[in-house]
Amino acid sequence: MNQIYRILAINPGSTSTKIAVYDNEDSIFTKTIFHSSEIIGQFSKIHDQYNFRKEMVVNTLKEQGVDLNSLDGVVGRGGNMKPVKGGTYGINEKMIEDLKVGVMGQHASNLGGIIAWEIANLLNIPAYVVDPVVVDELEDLARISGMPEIPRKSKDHPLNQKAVGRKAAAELGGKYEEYNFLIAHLGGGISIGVHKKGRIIDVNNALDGDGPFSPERSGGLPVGSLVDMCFSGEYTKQEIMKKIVGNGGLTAYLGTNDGREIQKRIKAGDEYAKLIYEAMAYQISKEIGAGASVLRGEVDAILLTGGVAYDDEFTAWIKERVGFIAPVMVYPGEFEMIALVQGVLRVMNGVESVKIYS
Ligand SMILES: Nc1ncnc2c1ncn2[C@@H]1O[C@H](COP(=O)(O)OP(=O)(O)O)[C@@H](O)[C@H]1O
Ligand SMILES: CCCC(=O)OP(=O)(O)O
Repeated sequence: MNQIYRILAINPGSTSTKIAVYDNEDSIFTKTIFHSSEIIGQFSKIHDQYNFRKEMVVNTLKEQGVDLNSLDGVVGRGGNMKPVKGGTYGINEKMIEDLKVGVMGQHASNLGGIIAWEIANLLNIPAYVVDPVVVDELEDLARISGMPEIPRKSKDHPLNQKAVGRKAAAELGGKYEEYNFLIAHLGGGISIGVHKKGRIIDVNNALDGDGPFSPERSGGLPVGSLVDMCFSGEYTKQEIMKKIVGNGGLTAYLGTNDGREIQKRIKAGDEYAKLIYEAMAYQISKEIGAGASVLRGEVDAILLTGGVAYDDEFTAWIKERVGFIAPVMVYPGEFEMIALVQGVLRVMNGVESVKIYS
């Protein structure tokens, strides 16, 4: 009989913390705790959220009656460590140092690896991250920005994009590596990945002001005006950064990062909310159109996923604009928790070797 491994998965996102325990691929529980703009806005640095997020994990395990000692491994969503190839990485001291500093930037996912490591160390069990946000498979052409000092970087949602790519491929009767997909993850951050035969060869940097605006980020901005703002003397660097990530996008225009709240306002006749929300769909559609040109039009399907993809009216706006490129398939929510667990199981069952972060 196959051994059963009990795995705790921890996934801190910009607008939520997701916690799950699996016995092999069977979910014991999955819990999503949403965080409003006001709550998240109270923290000036990502690391300041450490206790807030860790207590949520520990309390949820208690509430669900899961004994910590029954766990065989812990996996966290990997954050802004150095760029790596996709795969499952054992967490080590070096990774923790890099996640704490945020060598590639600040994002809630940095805490995923750190919390996983702390809990695993207490229990003397292994800790991993799988397909962290900095997985880098970009082609050289995609790295050129127009200013040599600022190369384009890959910071996005590879864990969910690849999981959804595998799902769509199975539905189409083949393997992820056989298709060309444009995959839009519509979460707190928004990324549109160009997946060519199983590699993300281009993607907007969802964290550093690149691509569409999102529920909590400004996305790409006219740089001249941004430079003027930076040198106006009115803002500190930290304040400007917060306007780009955290208090940007829907939060800046509408005071909320929650698509469901915006749906309600639109239903109640709020025309301004509709304009802003539709503008987000418009920018996402433009980015998908750009991705189609990267693939020279050879697109098998466009996949929409992430929390905002639950909203049928929102996905209809996108379908209307990009449906001429390829069929649009919608996968609301995310498949990150099972993808994290599957990454660990592949290593524990010897199907794949664990990668070493250095
Ligand atoms: N039913 C829904 N309709 C519209 N937006 C939704 C819905 N459910 C979740 N969202 C939005 O999706 C975003 C969160 O998506 P998610 O993929 O969970 O991202 P994150 O990892 O950043 O927490 C939030 O802006 C949330 O308000
Ligand atoms: C580093 C980009 C990943 C991202 O934006 O994730 P969330 O949407 O979960 O914040």
